[in-house]
Amino acid sequence: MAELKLKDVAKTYGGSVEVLKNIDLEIGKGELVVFVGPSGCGKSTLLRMIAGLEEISGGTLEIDGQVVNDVPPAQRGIAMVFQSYALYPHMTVRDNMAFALKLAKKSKEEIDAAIQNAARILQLEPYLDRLPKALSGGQRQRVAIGRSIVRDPKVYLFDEPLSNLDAALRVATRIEIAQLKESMPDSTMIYVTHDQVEAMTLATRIVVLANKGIAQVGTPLELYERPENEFVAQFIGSPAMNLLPGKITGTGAQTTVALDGGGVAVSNAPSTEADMGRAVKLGARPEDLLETTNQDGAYIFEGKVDFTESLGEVTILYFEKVNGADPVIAKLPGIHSDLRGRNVRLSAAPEKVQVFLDGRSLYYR
Ligand SMILES: Nc1ncnc2c1ncn2[C@@H]1O[C@H](COP(=O)(O)OP(=O)(O)OP(=O)(O)O)[C@@H](O)[C@H]1O
Repeated sequence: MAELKLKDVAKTYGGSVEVLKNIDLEIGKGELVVFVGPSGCGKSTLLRMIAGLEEISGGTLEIDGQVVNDVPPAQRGIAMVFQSYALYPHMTVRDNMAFALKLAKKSKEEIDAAIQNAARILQLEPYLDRLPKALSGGQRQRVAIGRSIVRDPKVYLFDEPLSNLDAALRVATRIEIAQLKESMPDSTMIYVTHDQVEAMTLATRIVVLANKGIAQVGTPLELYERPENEFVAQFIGSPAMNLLPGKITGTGAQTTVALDGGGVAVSNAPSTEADMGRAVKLGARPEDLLETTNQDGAYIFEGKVDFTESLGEVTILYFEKVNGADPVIAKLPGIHSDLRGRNVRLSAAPEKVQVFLDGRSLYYR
C-alpha cells in the first residue's frame, strides 16, 4: 500500500490564483521522492500541503490509507526540515532535539534514548551540549534533521535543506543524507530542491512539476534517458538537451529525421507510417554528441564553434546560432579549446536520440 496518496489535489490561493491542479501521485514506503521544477511552480506549496501547513483546496491526501486533509500538522506523523534550520538559538543541541518530545510529554528515558539514537545516526554525539552558534552550517542542518528523527515520523519532508550551505559542505551533507536514508530504509522522504545533482543522486523517483501539474514522474535515469516531453527533456540535465527542428523521413522500429539544418539522424524511438513527413524536434544531449570527421556519413549538425569552456575533464562547445534558435551545445571529453572558430560535424548514437512530435516523445505513444 502506498504510504502517501494524492488524488486530484489542487491549490488555489485567495479563491482565484490557481497554483496546482490535478495532482495524482502515490509515494510508497521507503521511497525518497524529489520534487523539482522551475521557480514558482508550486514545489514548496505541495510540500506544505502534505505537511498540513497549507490548506488543500481540492482533492484528497491520504497517509497510510487515512484521508488527512483536515488533520492538523502535529497529528499527521510528518516531520519537516527547512532550509533555515529553525533551531532555538538559546538551547543546546540536546534540548533542541528534545523539545518536541517534551511537549509530547514523553518520559525522560524515552527522550534520552531517542536523542542517543539520532545523535549516533547523525554523528552528533560530540556536540550534544553545544549551542547552535558553536556549530558549522552542516552540523546545524544535521541537528535540524535530528529533531525530525527523534519523533520517528512516518514521512520526512525536506524543503531545500542544503541551499544555505557552501558548495563543499553541500556535497558532504548531500552524501550524509543519502547515507541517512540508507540507514533508515523504511522511512519515506519527500525532498524539494533546485539542485539537479541532489535530485539525480538522492531520489528513488523524481517528480517534475510544471504548468500547475506533473510533467513526468520517474526514476532519475528514466527522466534523463527517456524524457516524456520537451519540457522534461530540457529541464533535466545541464547544459540542457539540444532540440533541433526537422521532419520524419523514415518510419518503423527506428525513426529517421531530416534536420532543417541539413543533417540526418536516426533514433531508436518507433514511429508509424502516418508520421511520415511530420514536423518534429530532435533531442540530443550535449554529452551524447560526438565529433565526426567522416564527411560521407550521417551527421546531426554541422556548424562553427563560437565559444568553448574548458572544465578540465570536459570541454563545452557553443556553436553559432542558426536562425535565432538556441545555440547547439556539445560536451566533449578532454580539452578542445583549439576547436573555437572551426567547423565541426556532430553525430549521436540512435539510442541516444529522442524525437518529439507535438512536444511529446515518440517513446511514450
Ligand atoms: N500565500 C500565497 N498567496 C498567493 N500566492 C502564493 C502564496 N504562496 C505562494 N504563492 C504563489 O504560488 C506559486 C508557487 O509557489 P511555491 O513557493 O510553492 O513555488 P516553488 O516551486 O517552491 O518556488 P521556488 O522554487 O521559487 O521556491 C508562486 O507563484 C507563488 O507566488
